[in-house]
Amino acid sequence: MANDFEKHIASVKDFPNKGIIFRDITPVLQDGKLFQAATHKLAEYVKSKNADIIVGPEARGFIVGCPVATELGIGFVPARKPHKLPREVERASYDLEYGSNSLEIHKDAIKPGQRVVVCDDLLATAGTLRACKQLIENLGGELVGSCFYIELPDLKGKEKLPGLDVFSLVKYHGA
Ligand SMILES: O=P(O)(O)OC[C@H]1O[C@H](OP(=O)(O)OP(=O)(O)O)[C@H](O)[C@@H]1O
Ligand SMILES: Nc1ncnc2[nH]cnc12
Repeated sequence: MANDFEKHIASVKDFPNKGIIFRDITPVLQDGKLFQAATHKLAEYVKSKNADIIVGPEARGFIVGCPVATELGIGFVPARKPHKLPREVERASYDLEYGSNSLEIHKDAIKPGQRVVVCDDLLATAGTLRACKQLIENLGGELVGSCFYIELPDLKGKEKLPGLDVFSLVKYHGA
């Protein structure tokens, strides 16, 4: 599956900025069987972590995380870009491979003691993942793992979250 999966990732040079190779997952999503297989692999991982709930960062984390949550029958919490959520929020700011931003989640979205896994399409510098961890922990949740379609190990994201388990379907070096 990893081979077929890799064939369906489009690598786009100099997007959105010069020097970045953008790993585009949309061809995977267009292939129903492959999207289902990728969802299933991530769901197996989330299940192995005995997670109560999934957090997915806007926007691609919604696409990746929601079907995993429905496959397992567990909840999904959107971590949204600022000023999108209507009720009281917790906010964290972060940098990523090509910019900076903030994420917010509703203050009542995670209950103290809940086991949480973050699902997203790609791990690069881990700015997004660190912001999610901060939000989850500020609300009393426990980040018990994280899973991605793609990991860019050269950007050393994992090193910024020592002790956190990271699962990915494919790794790209030289990004
Ligand atoms: O590990 P990092 O360096 O934080 O980068 C990874 C993040 O960057 C992308 O999201 P982006 O913020 O571009 O938002 P999008 O999903 O709305 O395109 C991607 O979907 C991850 O969430
Ligand atoms: N190289 C990359 N491709 C796609 N999404 C990204 N998010 C951060 N870096 C990325």
